[in-house]
Amino acid sequence: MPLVASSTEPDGDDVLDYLAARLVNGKLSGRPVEQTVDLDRIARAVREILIAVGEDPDRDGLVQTPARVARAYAELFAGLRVDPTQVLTTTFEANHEELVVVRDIDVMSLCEHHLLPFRGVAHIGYIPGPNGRITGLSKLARLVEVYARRPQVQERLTAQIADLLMAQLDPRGVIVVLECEHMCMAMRGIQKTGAKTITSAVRGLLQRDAKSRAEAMSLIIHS
Ligand SMILES: Nc1nc2c(ncn2[C@@H]2O[C@H](COP(=O)(O)OP(=O)(O)OP(=O)(O)O)[C@@H](O)[C@H]2O)c(=O)[nH]1
Ligand SMILES: [Zn+2]
Repeated sequence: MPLVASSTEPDGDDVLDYLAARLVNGKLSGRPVEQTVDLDRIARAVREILIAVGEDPDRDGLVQTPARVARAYAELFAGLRVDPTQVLTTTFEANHEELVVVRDIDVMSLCEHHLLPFRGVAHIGYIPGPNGRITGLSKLARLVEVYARRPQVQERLTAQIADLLMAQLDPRGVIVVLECEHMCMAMRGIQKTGAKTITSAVRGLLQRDAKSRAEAMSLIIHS
């Protein structure tokens, strides 16, 4: 299998297509070709980094490292290859007009400033629209994955999830809360472990109506 994602769309069995397709129920969506991950280029850059930090990239333990890191980045940034609007294509008629909350969805992403991980949980709540349509619960977790597998800041990740839900599900309201620890604050720099960053994005009725928002928050934030 060639390591470089070519300038044409990769073949169906290409590893990068496979990773992207996994995020969207096995289906691939159209996205600009220039967003393909160039594995050879990443590998060359990693080799340069190893040399720059004073390592010998040709020693036994490191010889495969540039190619490994390239494959790892292909996974970690697979969300760049996915059109998030393809995630919520399955909705159901349920005539449910009350709050739906999915708590504690695992989140792992890379901060765009240091390319170091931040991880934690996402809580997503929405009140279905007048049409009463709901989405499959797993689709909420898939949406988190698509946006998390990109260079991110926690605030944008939170807002992107909320905005896509509003645009596609047409609900009465949406609330998204993320609680994450950033390795760039723990492993380097200020070196504070355990600090949690909490971000929220509230839209529609949940933004306008304090009582509804408080009810949603009480379901989301509990010890
Ligand atoms: N708002 C926000 N900031 C983030 C996120 N991830 C990392 N950061 C911060 O991005 C900032 C980048 O600050 P800079 O001063 O440009 O970089 P730096 O010198 O490496 O900063 P220090 O981490 O303070 O050493 C840091 O304060 C990080 O804590 C995020 O998701 N949201
Ligand atoms: Zn960072």
